[in-house]
Amino acid sequence: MIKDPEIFRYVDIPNFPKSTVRGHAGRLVFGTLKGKPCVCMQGRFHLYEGYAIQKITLPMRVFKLMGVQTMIMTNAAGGLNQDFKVGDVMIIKDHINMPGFAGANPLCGPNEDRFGVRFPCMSDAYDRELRRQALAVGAELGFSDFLKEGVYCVLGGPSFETIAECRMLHLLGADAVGMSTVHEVIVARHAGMRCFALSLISNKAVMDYESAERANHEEVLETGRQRAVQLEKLVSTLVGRVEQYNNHCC
Ligand SMILES: O=P(O)(O)O[C@@H]1C[C@H](O)[C@@H](CO)O1
Ligand SMILES: Nc1nc2[nH]cnc2c(=O)[nH]1
Repeated sequence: MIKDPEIFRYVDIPNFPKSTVRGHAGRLVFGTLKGKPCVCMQGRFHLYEGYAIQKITLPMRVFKLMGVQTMIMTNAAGGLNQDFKVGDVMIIKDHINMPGFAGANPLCGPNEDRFGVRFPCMSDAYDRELRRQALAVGAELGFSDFLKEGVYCVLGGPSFETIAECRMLHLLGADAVGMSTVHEVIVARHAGMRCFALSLISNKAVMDYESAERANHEEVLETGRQRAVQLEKLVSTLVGRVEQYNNHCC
């Protein structure tokens, strides 16, 4: 997918965290996608790996310093919205930062004024124009049947949710639940980068005490393999249409 790739392993980059999750290659790939210069993370970092929240989000500041303007993220998530099916792709329109309620926010500590303000706004965290373009691209590609929009809730993991937790998150207005993305979006938005994110609904959150279904990482990986081609097509077509973005207002 990336043309003329230059690949760096995380383990070879000083102070960079290392990927510990099965399915996350742990490499930075530089190159071009549809003629646009880009850098891709093959594997991101999570609270459950034991990293400090500031370490998880360090790549966002590295990217900002490199001149990256737009962040596109993907994740796997459990579907809470009862209209969602396994294999659906949800464009994230907003998030619920559950660890943030308990004080785990990547911007805690002294503010880094060279990146952004002390109290950044999050009501426009997920760029409206990119979401609109993604829906249009999805329709052109014939993906409308499985392309949805919704609210992503992040938890710390690594345990999947209990039935009572899933019911609570659903009542709170979350459409999908996962263990990543939000911390990075907060740091990227703080630094004035534009964000777009997709959740692959890799499993249905279990809401019923009679259900025999059990969340498991194998199902998450398998759904990822099954939707990989369409996700690549959606993201690369969108990237091809992304215009220069300069946000000087942070
Ligand atoms: O794409 P991410 O890493 O958010 O995927 C979720 C969270 C865990 O890494 C994994 C659990 O199966 O899926
Ligand atoms: N927290 C959480 N993360 C996930 N990642 C993929 N599926 C799930 C899920 O059901 N819950």
